[in-house]
Amino acid sequence: MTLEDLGYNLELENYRKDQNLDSLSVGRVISEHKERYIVKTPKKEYDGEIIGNLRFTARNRSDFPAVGDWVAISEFDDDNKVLIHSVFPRKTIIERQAVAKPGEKQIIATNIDYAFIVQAVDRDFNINRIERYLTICNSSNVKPIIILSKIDLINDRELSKLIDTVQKRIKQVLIIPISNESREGFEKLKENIEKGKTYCLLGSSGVGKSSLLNNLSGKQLMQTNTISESTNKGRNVTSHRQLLVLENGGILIDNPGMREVGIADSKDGLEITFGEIIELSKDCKFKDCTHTTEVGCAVLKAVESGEIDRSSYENYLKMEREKEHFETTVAEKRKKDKAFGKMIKNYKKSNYKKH
Ligand SMILES: Nc1nc2c(ncn2[C@@H]2O[C@H](COP(=O)(O)OP(=O)(O)OP(=O)(O)O)[C@@H](O)[C@H]2O)c(=O)[nH]1
Ligand SMILES: [Zn+2]
Repeated sequence: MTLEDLGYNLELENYRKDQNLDSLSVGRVISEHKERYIVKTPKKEYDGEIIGNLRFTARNRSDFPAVGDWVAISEFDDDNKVLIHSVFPRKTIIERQAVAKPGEKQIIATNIDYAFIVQAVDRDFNINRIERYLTICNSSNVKPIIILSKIDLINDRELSKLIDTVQKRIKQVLIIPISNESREGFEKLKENIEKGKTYCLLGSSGVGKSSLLNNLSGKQLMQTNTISESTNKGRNVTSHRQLLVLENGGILIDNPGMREVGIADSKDGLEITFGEIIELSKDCKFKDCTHTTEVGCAVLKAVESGEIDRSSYENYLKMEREKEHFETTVAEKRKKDKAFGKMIKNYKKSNYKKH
Protein backbone atom coordinates (compact mmCIF):
# COMPACT_ATOMS: atom_id res chain seq x y z
CA MET A 1 0.00 0.00 0.00
CA THR A 2 1.13 3.56 -0.79
CA LEU A 3 -0.10 6.95 0.36
CA GLU A 4 -1.68 7.33 -3.10
CA ASP A 5 -3.83 4.29 -2.36
CA LEU A 6 -5.25 6.31 0.51
CA GLY A 7 -5.94 9.24 -1.79
CA TYR A 8 -2.72 11.21 -1.48
CA ASN A 9 -1.80 13.34 -4.49
CA LEU A 10 0.65 15.86 -5.90
CA GLU A 11 -1.27 18.85 -4.56
CA LEU A 12 -0.93 17.55 -1.02
CA GLU A 13 2.72 16.69 -1.56
CA ASN A 14 3.40 20.21 -2.82
CA TYR A 15 1.75 21.64 0.25
CA ARG A 16 3.90 19.43 2.43
CA LYS A 17 7.04 20.73 0.71
CA ASP A 18 5.91 24.36 0.90
CA GLN A 19 5.27 24.06 4.59
CA ASN A 20 8.62 22.41 5.27
CA LEU A 21 6.94 19.40 6.77
CA ASP A 22 9.63 17.10 5.37
CA SER A 23 10.74 15.91 8.77
CA LEU A 24 7.25 14.65 9.56
CA SER A 25 5.31 11.73 8.10
CA VAL A 26 1.90 11.95 6.49
CA GLY A 27 -1.19 9.96 7.34
CA ARG A 28 -4.93 10.09 6.89
CA VAL A 29 -7.46 10.21 9.70
CA ILE A 30 -9.71 7.17 9.32
CA SER A 31 -11.58 7.38 12.60
CA GLU A 32 -12.38 10.02 15.16
CA HIS A 33 -14.03 9.59 18.48
CA LYS A 34 -13.88 12.15 21.27
CA GLU A 35 -10.52 13.57 20.26
CA ARG A 36 -9.01 10.13 19.72
CA TYR A 37 -7.89 9.67 16.19
CA ILE A 38 -6.85 6.66 14.17
CA VAL A 39 -4.30 7.73 11.60
CA LYS A 40 -3.56 5.42 8.70
CA THR A 41 -0.27 5.35 6.82
CA PRO A 42 0.93 2.78 4.27
CA LYS A 43 2.71 1.07 7.16
CA LYS A 44 0.02 0.82 9.82
CA GLU A 45 -2.84 2.34 11.76
CA TYR A 46 -1.77 4.58 14.60
CA ASP A 47 -3.44 5.93 17.66
CA GLY A 48 -3.10 9.67 17.14
CA GLU A 49 -3.12 12.53 19.57
CA ILE A 50 -2.94 16.21 18.70
CA ILE A 51 0.01 18.29 19.89
CA GLY A 52 -0.62 21.00 22.46
CA ASN A 53 0.10 23.77 20.01
CA LEU A 54 -2.57 22.56 17.63
CA ARG A 55 -5.04 22.44 20.49
CA PHE A 56 -4.22 25.91 21.77
CA THR A 57 -4.25 27.61 18.42
CA ALA A 58 -7.52 26.00 17.38
CA ARG A 59 -10.20 28.67 17.12
CA ASN A 60 -13.06 26.20 17.03
CA ARG A 61 -13.93 22.57 16.48
CA SER A 62 -13.28 22.89 12.77
CA ASP A 63 -9.57 23.29 13.37
CA PHE A 64 -9.36 19.85 14.93
CA PRO A 65 -8.74 16.82 12.72
CA ALA A 66 -11.73 15.09 11.17
CA VAL A 67 -12.24 11.83 9.33
CA GLY A 68 -10.73 12.15 5.86
CA ASP A 69 -8.10 14.70 6.87
CA TRP A 70 -4.48 14.51 5.86
CA VAL A 71 -2.24 15.17 8.84
CA ALA A 72 1.45 15.68 9.51
CA ILE A 73 2.53 13.21 12.18
CA SER A 74 5.50 12.19 14.27
CA GLU A 75 5.93 8.95 16.10
CA PHE A 76 5.32 8.96 19.82
CA ASP A 77 6.87 7.00 22.69
CA ASP A 78 5.63 3.59 21.71
CA ASP A 79 5.11 2.11 18.29
CA ASN A 80 1.39 2.54 17.93
CA LYS A 81 1.16 6.17 18.85
CA VAL A 82 1.70 9.30 16.79
CA LEU A 83 1.43 12.99 17.47
CA ILE A 84 -0.62 15.01 15.03
CA HIS A 85 1.14 18.31 14.29
CA SER A 86 -1.04 19.88 11.67
CA VAL A 87 -3.99 19.36 9.40
CA PHE A 88 -3.50 19.82 5.66
CA PRO A 89 -5.90 22.16 3.86
CA ARG A 90 -9.18 20.44 3.08
CA LYS A 91 -10.36 20.08 -0.49
CA THR A 92 -13.96 19.52 0.51
CA ILE A 93 -15.86 19.53 3.80
CA ILE A 94 -19.14 17.85 4.64
CA GLU A 95 -20.63 19.48 7.68
CA ARG A 96 -23.88 19.94 9.51
CA GLN A 97 -25.30 22.17 12.17
CA ALA A 98 -23.90 21.19 15.55
CA VAL A 99 -26.73 19.66 17.51
CA ALA A 100 -25.73 21.08 20.87
CA LYS A 101 -24.66 24.48 19.57
CA PRO A 102 -27.14 26.04 17.17
CA GLY A 103 -25.45 28.14 14.54
CA GLU A 104 -22.17 26.29 14.83
CA LYS A 105 -21.03 23.89 12.18
CA GLN A 106 -19.75 20.42 12.88
CA ILE A 107 -17.43 18.74 10.41
CA ILE A 108 -18.52 15.23 9.50
CA ALA A 109 -15.83 14.33 6.99
CA THR A 110 -13.34 15.98 4.67
CA ASN A 111 -11.61 15.53 1.33
CA ILE A 112 -14.49 13.66 -0.26
CA ASP A 113 -14.55 13.66 -4.04
CA TYR A 114 -17.86 11.92 -4.69
CA ALA A 115 -21.01 11.23 -2.74
CA PHE A 116 -23.28 8.33 -3.51
CA ILE A 117 -26.78 9.57 -2.82
CA VAL A 118 -28.61 6.35 -2.05
CA GLN A 119 -32.37 6.23 -2.45
CA ALA A 120 -34.45 3.04 -2.42
CA VAL A 121 -37.01 2.57 -5.19
CA ASP A 122 -39.58 1.07 -2.83
CA ARG A 123 -42.52 2.99 -1.40
CA ASP A 124 -40.20 5.31 0.50
CA PHE A 125 -38.87 6.68 -2.76
CA ASN A 126 -38.68 10.44 -2.51
CA ILE A 127 -37.20 12.69 -5.13
CA ASN A 128 -37.22 15.72 -2.80
CA ARG A 129 -34.91 13.89 -0.49
CA ILE A 130 -32.50 13.26 -3.34
CA GLU A 131 -32.54 17.00 -3.98
CA ARG A 132 -31.88 17.74 -0.35
CA TYR A 133 -28.77 15.56 -0.45
CA LEU A 134 -27.87 17.13 -3.74
CA THR A 135 -27.94 20.50 -2.00
CA ILE A 136 -25.42 19.22 0.49
CA CYS A 137 -23.16 18.00 -2.32
CA ASN A 138 -23.42 21.25 -4.21
CA SER A 139 -22.69 23.39 -1.19
CA SER A 140 -19.64 21.32 -0.27
CA ASN A 141 -18.26 20.87 -3.77
CA VAL A 142 -18.65 17.10 -3.63
CA LYS A 143 -19.70 15.50 -6.90
CA PRO A 144 -22.95 13.55 -6.62
CA ILE A 145 -23.81 10.14 -8.06
CA ILE A 146 -27.35 8.90 -7.52
CA ILE A 147 -27.79 5.26 -6.56
CA LEU A 148 -31.27 3.84 -6.85
CA SER A 149 -31.26 0.79 -4.59
CA LYS A 150 -33.54 -2.20 -4.08
CA ILE A 151 -34.42 -2.44 -7.77
CA ASP A 152 -35.28 -6.10 -7.20
CA LEU A 153 -38.50 -4.84 -5.64
CA ILE A 154 -39.90 -3.35 -8.86
CA ASN A 155 -40.09 -4.44 -12.49
CA ASP A 156 -38.05 -3.07 -15.39
CA ARG A 157 -40.85 -0.89 -16.66
CA GLU A 158 -41.39 0.72 -13.27
CA LEU A 159 -37.66 1.24 -12.96
CA SER A 160 -37.18 2.98 -16.28
CA LYS A 161 -40.15 5.21 -15.49
CA LEU A 162 -38.57 6.11 -12.17
CA ILE A 163 -35.19 6.80 -13.76
CA ASP A 164 -36.89 9.06 -16.30
CA THR A 165 -38.62 10.97 -13.54
CA VAL A 166 -35.39 11.50 -11.64
CA GLN A 167 -33.35 12.38 -14.69
CA LYS A 168 -35.97 14.85 -15.86
CA ARG A 169 -35.74 16.77 -12.62
CA ILE A 170 -32.11 16.21 -11.80
CA LYS A 171 -30.06 16.66 -14.91
CA GLN A 172 -26.43 15.88 -15.45
CA VAL A 173 -26.09 13.56 -12.49
CA LEU A 174 -25.19 9.94 -13.12
CA ILE A 175 -27.85 7.48 -11.96
CA ILE A 176 -26.86 3.92 -11.14
CA PRO A 177 -29.65 1.46 -10.31
CA ILE A 178 -28.56 -1.42 -8.09
CA SER A 179 -29.82 -4.29 -6.01
CA ASN A 180 -27.97 -5.53 -2.99
CA GLU A 181 -29.99 -8.71 -3.23
CA SER A 182 -29.42 -9.72 -6.87
CA ARG A 183 -26.18 -7.68 -7.16
CA GLU A 184 -27.53 -6.20 -10.35
CA GLY A 185 -25.82 -2.92 -11.23
CA PHE A 186 -22.63 -3.55 -9.30
CA GLU A 187 -20.54 -3.83 -12.45
CA LYS A 188 -21.55 -0.34 -13.49
CA LEU A 189 -21.10 0.94 -9.96
CA LYS A 190 -17.57 -0.44 -9.73
CA GLU A 191 -16.70 1.01 -13.13
CA ASN A 192 -17.57 4.41 -11.74
CA ILE A 193 -15.34 4.15 -8.73
CA GLU A 194 -11.98 5.74 -9.44
CA LYS A 195 -8.76 4.66 -7.82
CA GLY A 196 -7.50 7.15 -5.24
CA LYS A 197 -10.79 9.05 -5.10
CA THR A 198 -12.75 9.34 -1.88
CA TYR A 199 -16.44 8.52 -1.68
CA CYS A 200 -19.16 8.76 0.91
CA LEU A 201 -22.70 7.45 1.26
CA LEU A 202 -25.62 9.80 1.81
CA GLY A 203 -29.13 8.56 2.33
CA SER A 204 -31.78 7.96 4.94
CA SER A 205 -31.91 5.03 7.25
CA GLY A 206 -32.83 1.74 5.65
CA VAL A 207 -32.07 2.55 2.01
CA GLY A 208 -29.33 -0.07 1.93
CA LYS A 209 -26.09 1.81 2.66
CA SER A 210 -24.60 -0.87 4.90
CA SER A 211 -25.56 -3.60 2.44
CA LEU A 212 -23.95 -1.58 -0.34
CA LEU A 213 -20.80 -1.11 1.66
CA ASN A 214 -20.58 -4.82 2.41
CA ASN A 215 -21.15 -5.71 -1.22
CA LEU A 216 -18.55 -3.23 -2.44
CA SER A 217 -15.91 -4.42 -0.04
CA GLY A 218 -16.73 -8.07 -0.51
CA LYS A 219 -16.68 -8.49 3.24
CA GLN A 220 -19.18 -8.22 6.05
CA LEU A 221 -17.57 -5.02 7.17
CA MET A 222 -20.35 -3.59 9.23
CA GLN A 223 -20.11 -6.39 11.72
CA THR A 224 -16.38 -6.99 11.68
CA ASN A 225 -14.89 -3.66 10.88
CA THR A 226 -13.70 -2.65 14.29
CA ILE A 227 -10.39 -1.40 15.54
CA SER A 228 -8.95 -1.56 18.98
CA GLU A 229 -8.13 1.84 20.30
CA SER A 230 -6.39 2.50 23.60
CA THR A 231 -7.73 5.30 25.73
CA ASN A 232 -5.93 7.66 28.10
CA LYS A 233 -6.63 5.34 30.95
CA GLY A 234 -5.02 2.46 29.08
CA ARG A 235 -8.37 0.78 28.50
CA ASN A 236 -9.11 -0.64 25.11
CA VAL A 237 -12.25 0.35 23.29
CA THR A 238 -13.34 -0.77 19.88
CA SER A 239 -14.61 1.60 17.30
CA HIS A 240 -15.56 1.40 13.66
CA ARG A 241 -13.16 2.20 10.93
CA GLN A 242 -14.73 5.15 9.24
CA LEU A 243 -12.58 5.18 6.13
CA LEU A 244 -12.04 2.08 4.02
CA VAL A 245 -9.95 1.27 1.00
CA LEU A 246 -12.11 -0.66 -1.43
CA GLU A 247 -10.87 -3.55 -3.56
CA ASN A 248 -10.79 -1.58 -6.79
CA GLY A 249 -8.92 1.34 -5.28
CA GLY A 250 -11.66 3.73 -4.24
CA ILE A 251 -11.75 5.02 -0.68
CA LEU A 252 -15.02 5.07 1.17
CA ILE A 253 -15.89 7.16 4.19
CA ASP A 254 -18.75 5.95 6.30
CA ASN A 255 -19.11 7.34 9.79
CA PRO A 256 -22.05 7.77 12.11
CA GLY A 257 -22.21 11.52 11.51
CA MET A 258 -22.48 11.00 7.79
CA ARG A 259 -25.66 9.07 8.33
CA GLU A 260 -27.21 12.04 10.04
CA VAL A 261 -26.32 14.61 7.42
CA GLY A 262 -29.33 16.01 5.66
CA ILE A 263 -31.91 14.45 7.89
CA ALA A 264 -31.04 16.41 10.98
CA ASP A 265 -29.50 19.29 9.09
CA SER A 266 -32.02 22.02 9.78
CA LYS A 267 -31.06 25.63 10.24
CA ASP A 268 -33.40 26.05 13.15
CA GLY A 269 -32.63 22.98 15.16
CA LEU A 270 -36.12 21.62 14.60
CA GLU A 271 -34.80 18.55 12.92
CA ILE A 272 -36.74 16.05 14.98
CA THR A 273 -40.06 17.72 14.28
CA PHE A 274 -39.21 17.93 10.61
CA GLY A 275 -38.56 14.23 10.67
CA GLU A 276 -42.00 13.73 12.13
CA ILE A 277 -43.59 15.85 9.42
CA ILE A 278 -41.76 13.93 6.74
CA GLU A 279 -42.93 10.68 8.31
CA LEU A 280 -46.50 11.93 8.55
CA SER A 281 -46.61 13.17 5.00
CA LYS A 282 -46.41 9.56 3.82
CA ASP A 283 -50.00 9.30 5.05
CA CYS A 284 -51.26 12.25 3.04
CA LYS A 285 -53.99 11.42 0.56
CA PHE A 286 -52.09 12.85 -2.39
CA LYS A 287 -48.56 11.83 -3.19
CA ASP A 288 -47.67 15.36 -4.27
CA CYS A 289 -49.36 16.95 -1.26
CA THR A 290 -47.99 20.42 -0.46
CA HIS A 291 -49.48 20.32 3.07
CA THR A 292 -51.06 23.74 2.64
CA THR A 293 -54.66 23.32 1.51
CA GLU A 294 -55.19 19.69 0.53
CA VAL A 295 -58.04 17.56 1.79
CA GLY A 296 -56.70 14.41 3.44
CA CYS A 297 -53.38 15.98 4.40
CA ALA A 298 -51.95 14.13 7.39
CA VAL A 299 -49.60 17.00 8.19
CA LEU A 300 -52.34 19.64 8.37
CA LYS A 301 -54.39 17.29 10.49
CA ALA A 302 -51.50 16.87 12.92
CA VAL A 303 -51.00 20.65 13.04
CA GLU A 304 -54.68 21.18 13.80
CA SER A 305 -54.72 18.57 16.53
CA GLY A 306 -51.59 20.07 18.04
CA GLU A 307 -49.55 16.95 17.51
CA ILE A 308 -47.19 19.11 15.53
CA ASP A 309 -46.22 22.58 16.59
CA ARG A 310 -47.57 25.17 14.16
CA SER A 311 -44.31 27.09 14.01
CA SER A 312 -42.40 23.87 13.33
CA TYR A 313 -44.80 23.21 10.51
CA GLU A 314 -44.22 26.68 9.11
CA ASN A 315 -40.51 26.05 9.26
CA TYR A 316 -40.99 22.88 7.34
CA LEU A 317 -42.70 24.82 4.59
CA LYS A 318 -39.75 27.19 4.64
CA MET A 319 -37.44 24.25 4.07
CA GLU A 320 -39.48 23.33 1.06
CA ARG A 321 -39.08 26.85 -0.27
CA GLU A 322 -35.34 26.61 0.34
CA LYS A 323 -35.31 23.61 -1.90
CA GLU A 324 -37.07 25.56 -4.62
CA HIS A 325 -34.54 28.31 -4.19
CA PHE A 326 -31.80 25.77 -4.68
CA GLU A 327 -33.35 24.55 -7.87
CA THR A 328 -33.42 28.13 -9.06
CA THR A 329 -29.79 28.67 -8.10
CA VAL A 330 -28.76 25.63 -10.08
CA ALA A 331 -30.81 26.98 -12.93
CA GLU A 332 -29.11 30.36 -12.75
CA LYS A 333 -25.80 28.73 -13.47
CA ARG A 334 -27.18 27.80 -16.81
CA LYS A 335 -28.59 31.22 -17.49
CA LYS A 336 -26.77 31.43 -20.79
CA ASP A 337 -28.91 28.65 -22.04
CA LYS A 338 -31.92 30.68 -23.07
CA ALA A 339 -34.20 27.74 -23.61
CA PHE A 340 -33.57 26.56 -20.12
CA GLY A 341 -34.16 30.02 -18.70
CA LYS A 342 -37.45 30.13 -20.45
CA MET A 343 -38.45 26.79 -19.04
CA ILE A 344 -37.72 27.94 -15.51
CA LYS A 345 -39.81 31.03 -16.09
CA ASN A 346 -42.70 28.87 -17.14
CA TYR A 347 -42.11 26.63 -14.19
CA LYS A 348 -42.24 29.59 -11.83
CA LYS A 349 -45.31 30.93 -13.54
CA SER A 350 -47.20 27.67 -13.29
CA ASN A 351 -46.08 27.33 -9.71
CA TYR A 352 -47.28 30.83 -8.94
CA LYS A 353 -50.70 30.05 -10.32
CA LYS A 354 -51.02 27.07 -8.04
CA HIS A 355 -50.87 29.16 -4.89
N1 LIG B 1 -34.98 -6.10 -1.40
C1 LIG B 1 -33.86 -5.45 -1.05
N2 LIG B 1 -33.62 -5.18 0.23
C2 LIG B 1 -32.48 -4.53 0.54
C3 LIG B 1 -31.56 -4.07 -0.44
N3 LIG B 1 -30.57 -3.43 0.17
C4 LIG B 1 -30.82 -3.46 1.48
N4 LIG B 1 -31.97 -4.12 1.71
C5 LIG B 1 -32.61 -4.37 3.03
O1 LIG B 1 -33.01 -3.14 3.58
C6 LIG B 1 -32.78 -3.10 4.99
C7 LIG B 1 -31.88 -1.93 5.35
O2 LIG B 1 -30.61 -2.11 4.74
P1 LIG B 1 -29.29 -1.46 5.32
O3 LIG B 1 -28.19 -1.79 4.41
O4 LIG B 1 -29.11 -1.78 6.76
O5 LIG B 1 -29.67 0.09 5.20
P2 LIG B 1 -28.85 1.35 5.73
O6 LIG B 1 -29.05 2.41 4.73
O7 LIG B 1 -27.46 0.97 6.03
O8 LIG B 1 -29.62 1.74 7.05
P3 LIG B 1 -29.03 2.52 8.34
O9 LIG B 1 -27.93 1.66 8.89
O10 LIG B 1 -30.22 2.61 9.24
O11 LIG B 1 -28.57 3.84 7.86
C8 LIG B 1 -32.18 -4.45 5.34
O12 LIG B 1 -33.22 -5.28 5.79
C9 LIG B 1 -31.63 -4.96 4.02
O13 LIG B 1 -31.61 -6.36 3.95
C10 LIG B 1 -31.87 -4.38 -1.82
O14 LIG B 1 -31.15 -4.03 -2.77
N5 LIG B 1 -33.04 -5.07 -2.05
ZN1 LIG C 1 -50.05 16.71 3.28
